This record gives sequence, C-alpha cells and structure tokens, in this order.
Amino acid sequence: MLREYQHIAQEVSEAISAALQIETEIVDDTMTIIAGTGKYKARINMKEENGEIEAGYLYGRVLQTRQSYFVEDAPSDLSYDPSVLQGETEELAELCTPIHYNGKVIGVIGLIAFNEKQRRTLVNNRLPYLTFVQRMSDLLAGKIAEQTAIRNWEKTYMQLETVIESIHEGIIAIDEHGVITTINDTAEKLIQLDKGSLIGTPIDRIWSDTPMLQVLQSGKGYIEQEELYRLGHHEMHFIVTARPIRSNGEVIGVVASFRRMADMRRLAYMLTNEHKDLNFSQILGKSRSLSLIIRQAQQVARGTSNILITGESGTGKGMLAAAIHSSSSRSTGPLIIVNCGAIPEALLESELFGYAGGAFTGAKREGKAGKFELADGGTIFLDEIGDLPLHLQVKLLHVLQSKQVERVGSNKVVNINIRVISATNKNLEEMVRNKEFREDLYFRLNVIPLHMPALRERKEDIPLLMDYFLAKYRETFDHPLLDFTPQVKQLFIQYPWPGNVRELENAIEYAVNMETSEYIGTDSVPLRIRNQNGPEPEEQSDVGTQLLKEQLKQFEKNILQDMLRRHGRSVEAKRTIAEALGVGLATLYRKLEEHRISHS
Ligand SMILES: Nc1ncnc2c1ncn2[C@@H]1O[C@H](COP(=O)(O)OP(=O)(O)OP(=O)(O)O)[C@@H](O)[C@H]1O
Repeated sequence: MLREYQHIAQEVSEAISAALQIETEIVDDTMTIIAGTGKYKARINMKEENGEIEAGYLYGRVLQTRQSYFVEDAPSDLSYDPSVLQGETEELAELCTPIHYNGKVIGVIGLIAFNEKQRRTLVNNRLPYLTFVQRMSDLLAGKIAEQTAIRNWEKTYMQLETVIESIHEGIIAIDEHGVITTINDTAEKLIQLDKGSLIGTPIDRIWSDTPMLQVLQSGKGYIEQEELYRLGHHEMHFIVTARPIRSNGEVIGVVASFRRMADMRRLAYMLTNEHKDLNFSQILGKSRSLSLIIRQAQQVARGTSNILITGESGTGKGMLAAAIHSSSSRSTGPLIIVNCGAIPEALLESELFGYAGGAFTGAKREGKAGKFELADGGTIFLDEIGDLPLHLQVKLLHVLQSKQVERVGSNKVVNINIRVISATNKNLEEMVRNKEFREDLYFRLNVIPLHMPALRERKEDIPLLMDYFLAKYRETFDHPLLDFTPQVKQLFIQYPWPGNVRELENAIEYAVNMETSEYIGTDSVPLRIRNQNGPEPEEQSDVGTQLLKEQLKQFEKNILQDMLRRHGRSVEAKRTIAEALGVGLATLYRKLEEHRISHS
C-alpha cells in the first residue's frame, strides 16, 4: 500500500525532518524503507532490520503491538536491536509510531537522533514530537485514502465511459439544472452536433420542448417514446427512453437513451423478414430482350433515380424491382412492397402515409407509421401504381417532391429518404391522356423506364423456364419426374402465355401434381394450353364454355396463390387477403380448399 504512494511518504518524511531538524525514516509492513531523509534516503527500497518482523526489533514491535515507542538510549537498549551488543549501533535515540490505515498498521514512521544534540532535543520534547509524528502519520494515511478514492473513482469513471461509448444507442444526460453533462459518440453522430459544444449547455437551448425536462420535474421516466426533433432544417425522428437519476431520493438529473427510428425499423425489418436476397441471376432467361433489360437495370440500380417498370402481369416486374434494390447501395435498408391495387381504397391512404394516434375510430392509440416511413433508408416498391386513386396521386406527388410525409390526422412531418420503384401493367400514358393519372406524377415516377417483355415475345426463354420450374416442383412434391414429352414442349412454346411466367409456373405446378408417369404428357397440362389451337367447330360452344370456366377457375387460383405469396399464410395475412378481395374469411378458406392450395 505505502509503496504505491511512495512520493507522498517521501514528502511527509521530508516535512517532518524540516520541522524537527531530525532524520526521519518510513518503512512499510514488509520492513522495506519507503521514504527517508539523510542516510535513509540512500537506502530507500532496502530492507530494515534484516526484513524480519520480530518483536526483538523496534519496528517489528511497533507493527505487532500497533503502539508508539521511544528509545532513549539505543546503543544500550537490547529491545531496540539485539545486535547493539556488537557496539555497531550509530543511532543514539529513536521515537517511532505506527501508520494506521483502514484498521491495519501499514508502516512505521521513525525519528532518529544521530548525535547528542538531537538526542537531547528528542528526549526533552518526546511528548510534543510524538503528537506531531502521530498527526503526520494520520495525515499520510488520510492522503493515501484520498488518493485511493480518486483512483477508484477514475477507474469507475473509465469503466462507465467505456460502457456508455460501447452502447449502440445515443446517450445524453443532464444535471438537476437541465445542463448537459454527458453525451456519447453515438449521440454526437445521431444529432450531428459537436459533443464539446454541447456539454455544459442547458438542453432547452437546443431543444426547448424536450420531455427530459418534464422527467426532471416529475421524476417520472418513460420508455420507448417516439420523438421528433428539429435543429434548423435538420429533422430527427428518434425512439427515446428517459430515466431520472436520483440521489438520496432527490432527482439530480435525467439520462436519455435513443435510437434513430429508421435504424429501429431496419432492424425490425431484418429480423422479421426472411431476407430474400433476390439478385439478377435469379431472373431466368437468355433472350436478347430480357438480357437487355437486365443490363439496363443493373446499370441504374447503382443510382437513386425513380424507376417505372412496365410490362404485362407475371412478367417478373416484382422480381426485377427486388433485384434492383438488392444490388443498390440501399440493400441494407428495407424493401417495402405495396400493392396499390390489392389494398381497399379506404385503407390505402393510412397504409401509405401512416396515421397519428386517435386519427380515426379504431386507430391505434400510439398511431402507426406508413409504408413510406417504413421504407426510410431503403426502397418502396409501388406495384400496380395505375390503381392509385387520383386524390392519393396528389399526396404521393407531394411526398416525392418534399421528401416528407405527414401522417393522416397529424401536422407533424417526417423526413424520408427513399427510392421509389413503381410498376404497372396498365398503359399509364393513355391514362394520363384520359386524365386518370396525373401527368406530373407520371414524369416523377418514370425517370427511368424499364419494360419487361412478355413471354410470347421471347419464346426462346420458355424451355429454360420449363426446366427450372420442373426441377423446383419435382423437389417440392418429391416426384420422380424426368422431363416433358416433346408434344408438351411444343404446346408450351406455341401457347401465347397471357399470364406470362407466373402462368407458366402455375401450369407446371399443376402438371407435376397431375402427372403419374415419369414424363409430363399433354393430358397433365391445363386444358387452355392443350386446346390452344382451338377445338373442332361442332364442339366449339361446349368446349368453349368449359374452357372459359376453366380459365376463370385458373385465374381465381392464380389470384389466391399470388395473394398468399404476397401477404403470407398467417391468419392475419388471410384476413388482409379476404378484405382486399372483398370476400369474407370463411369464403376465402373455402376457395383455398376448393383449389387445393396449401395455406397453413
Ligand atoms: N424471369 C423469371 N425467372 C424466374 N421466375 C420468374 C421470372 N419472371 C417471373 N417469374 C416468376 O413469376 C412470378 C411472378 O413474377 P412477378 O410477381 O415479379 O411478376 P409481376 O410482373 O410483378 O406480376 P404482377 O404484375 O402480376 O404483379 C414470380 O413469383 C416468379 O416466380
């Protein structure tokens, strides 16, 4: 203990020597000389009394008995040092006292007379000198206690600082006067203000309405509250937890931890969405027209401009949008998909833009973020954009222009940073001409147009897709199918595929289910594909009716399968699907059973 504070011990021994004009020595509880004056200074760090803590020696006795001693005539005092008999003792007299620290004796201070004058002074002043040395001993112990406390405090402070800095959340603490006392690096980054200039500043100078000040007054903290802050033009959307800091029952400050809302959403998105990292190589096809589009999409994926994908239903517009997102710099951000045609018009506005707490009957108390907010930092894919009603087109245009969203029923705006990819199978230009789609919005969305070619325009891709989906469903149904018969291959190549790749995929799923032999033959393919060249004239009306029925049925099945793929298979998802299709939940279940679509 004393060795750690050698410099303080040395100061004390020199102060005693200077005051009393007598040599001083301080040893620790291992008999090592820690400090001293005169000849003792040269012996610092050496052992005293052979390093033995024995009652036969003076210091050993002080350490063991915890008492002060005065030796008036050292050369003849055996209790001073057993070796005095050899006549080598230079010391004439000595006064020594223990150093008490935390209930232990950690060392000894000795005053030693080497000449007769010093001895007489020591003898004549033994009591006041003893009191003085005891005081100095207490002073030394006090200094050691103080230094130990400072070191412990520094250690705790460093530990705390490391903890605060290693947290991913921003941390800000204020004292009882509302002055910022602590701010970690994450907070500095999140609020984009210099830490140095913030510490010591009253928080209300930066955010006059921060709820931290209410916590200071009320002593009541809160957990995960959404808060919007504005600093100049810079707007921040955080989720904040604040707690009062108490000492002796008094609130002496508040500490708040916070995260960016966008980061929280990204995390939630990553955890809840099975991350389908769809890339361009998964969009199958070697045709010139498809390869060209893929090349263009790869090129524009790197930028941030809005993209409009046109093409018939089932051509892979959704796949293309997902691949663009995955290979863009936003790939770590969310890809939020909205099917503007599948959400009932009454819900679409709040789905897209969110709503404030209590905005309408049935609204959640704390409000809800819309798809645009959820897509912050990522991409929003607006599928079937042609189905967006005119009044929402106006609102969408405003969002794209201002890069801000205002939740329904709220006047607070939230900044968003998103890329919009939209898709449609409608002729938007014609809709613009017919005033069904706003021209200004059309130009905003259509910065980069990409057109997915219909499958019948790239027939050379059909065999490749057939092999791919056959392998996929053979595995899914664990079916020992080898191939298609040449007739089926021919039928598939000739068929015009109005439902494009989705229809082709469904046809193969159907065939794999139907086929019992090793080769998919014409009997296992859907009737509409089989009869593509038209039935015999006399059978036409009958077969025609049947064909229509079958086509309608298949169409219904396609819709149901597509909806399940989009929304998932949970009960909640089925409720959404039923609502979007305008049927009751029971009807939806019945239809799924009818089509033998697995949905659990
Ligand atoms: N080139 C392709 N390679 C492999 N699969 C494809 C390809 N194109 C489409 N598909 C398949 O077809 C399905 C439909 O694709 P997608 O949903 O991307 O089409 P879409 O054009 O967005 O259709 P819609 O306009 O009806 O929303 C996908 O789930 C995928 O399985």
